[in-house]
Amino acid sequence: MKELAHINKYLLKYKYHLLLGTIFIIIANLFGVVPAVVVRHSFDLIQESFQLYNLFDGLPLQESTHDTFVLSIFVFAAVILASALLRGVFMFFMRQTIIVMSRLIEYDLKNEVYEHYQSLPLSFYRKNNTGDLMNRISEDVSKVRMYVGPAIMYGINLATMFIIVIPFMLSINVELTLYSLIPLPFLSFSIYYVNNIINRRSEEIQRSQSNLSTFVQEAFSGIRVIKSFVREKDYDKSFAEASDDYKLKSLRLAFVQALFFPLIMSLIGLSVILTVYIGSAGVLTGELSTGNIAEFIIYVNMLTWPVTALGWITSIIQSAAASQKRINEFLGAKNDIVSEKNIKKEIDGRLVFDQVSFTYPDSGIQALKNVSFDVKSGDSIAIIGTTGSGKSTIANLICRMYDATQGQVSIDEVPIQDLNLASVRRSIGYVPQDVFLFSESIKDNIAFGSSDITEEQIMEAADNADLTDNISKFPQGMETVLGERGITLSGGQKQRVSIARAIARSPKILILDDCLSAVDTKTENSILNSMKRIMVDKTTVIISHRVSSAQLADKIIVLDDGEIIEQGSHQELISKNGIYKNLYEKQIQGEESLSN
Ligand SMILES: Nc1ncnc2c1ncn2[C@@H]1O[C@H](COP(=O)(O)OP(=O)(O)OP(=O)(O)O)[C@@H](O)[C@H]1O
Repeated sequence: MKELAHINKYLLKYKYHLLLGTIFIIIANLFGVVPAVVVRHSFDLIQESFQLYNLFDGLPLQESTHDTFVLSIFVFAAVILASALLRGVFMFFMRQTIIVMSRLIEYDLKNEVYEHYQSLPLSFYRKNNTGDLMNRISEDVSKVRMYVGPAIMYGINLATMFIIVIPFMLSINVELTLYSLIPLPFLSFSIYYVNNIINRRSEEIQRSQSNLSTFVQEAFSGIRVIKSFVREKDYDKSFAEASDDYKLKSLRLAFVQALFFPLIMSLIGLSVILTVYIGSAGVLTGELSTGNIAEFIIYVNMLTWPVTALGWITSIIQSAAASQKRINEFLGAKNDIVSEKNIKKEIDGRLVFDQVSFTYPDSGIQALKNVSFDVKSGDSIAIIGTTGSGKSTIANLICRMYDATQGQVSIDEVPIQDLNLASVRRSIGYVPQDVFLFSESIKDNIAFGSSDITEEQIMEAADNADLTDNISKFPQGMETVLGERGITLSGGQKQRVSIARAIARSPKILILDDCLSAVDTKTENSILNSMKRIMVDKTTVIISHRVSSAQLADKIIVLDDGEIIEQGSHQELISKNGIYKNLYEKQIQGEESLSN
């Protein structure tokens, strides 16, 4: 339960909502008691009036007894009606304060979790899957809201109702009070028990539902593969199995839910029977009036809902505590990519790797071994190598997605970990290997990384990325929306939008991670020509499999299994007659045979 202490700061923030809500609950409950007292008086009045009416039979007083009786009943009815109305009004205020408070806390907590997610390093996202991240910010936060909303509201309601109603009952008759309250603890315990079963089964359904959605989502994303491999029937079968599981779990839940209301009604009925039975005995001995029995039935009815809620509240609090525990686990995750010295400076772009080694923390794979190179500001370096040789890892270290395990990465001769993280990342234009574009217009995607970019700069970036011709063919041009709501770009088009996005912000360091792999050689040449111009005042890191991209750079390093095995300019490496030359010849031959 201590996990929920995290929410106390929010309860403190909204203390006035809570305080007002409590006052409204108390007032609403007081108006709930008034009709019970009035009903007792009405019952007693009816009995007495009948006796008087019969006593004055044939006398003029009989008429006035009748008139007084009618007037009193009318007044009583008006009081009951007014109390019910006022109770309703204050219950409305109660919800408007406490339930509104819970929604405000839900909003704050969601923002807190999301803000924390954003601050966490890439390694956190590798360790935890997206579904889990989403669940904690939606499902779990909703469960915590149930605690700060309904659970607190009905908890206060229960306490104030008992404090107000029980003294009234005891003041009338202690024995009748005890008997009529006997079934209530059983009611509360049964609700708690049944509710726990309902919660458990609902969670099973949720898991089954999320399996089903993941299955369907993957099937739709991979529909091209499914169709081309003719696997539709197998997928139908797997879907039917997953769906069957969901159906069985739903039926199991429906069974318990069906038990819920009959159980409550029978226990409430038992309370009423006991009240009438014991009360009637009291009436016979003259200790109680019939009005007292009617009044008690109302009290018992008033107490049953809060008592029922007690079981429900307990299970809400339990599941809120479990959810908050999960949320706290993520809120407790620390960002180890921080800058102690936090030096804020204009980045010029000199890039030095000094004996850098790096092992991925989650997989334990050593991706770089003693890598050293030095790129002067405004110069370019190409990194070429086989698959898995560590090329993208170098890009990750320059963007400070991770810190080197050994050795030192520095920018402008300052260790990267001493520089302000945002100013490092702001000075970098990164074109990642796996292109990700947002479901927005092409224009917004290009402008993504730059807050005050002009239309001309967007167009220039699109031009330099060789996009303009393609875009002009789309009916909405730059306003064309991408993704699920819009059109699907080809692999090469996506890569070029991603290049335009990186160059649009005029970065000091430009990293192109294998970003021309999906374009043909003609487009590659055209982009590379523009690149020569763009690269003039930028430090450029070109990561590629293709020598055609690499030869553009002032310096080339060849990586193999995380180690530099060759380095130099294009000419130097060709004259070395080593691996680079070998690669160069193979690729040139490949291109020639393609063009023949
Ligand atoms: N986030 C990660 N977590 C754990 N291991 C990783 C991660 N990213 C890469 N690796 C591992 O590190 C090694 C180097 O990967 P890297 O992506 O740097 O290679 P690469 O040269 O860019 O390959 P490619 O040309 O195929 O993109 C690989 O063995 C890879 O499995």
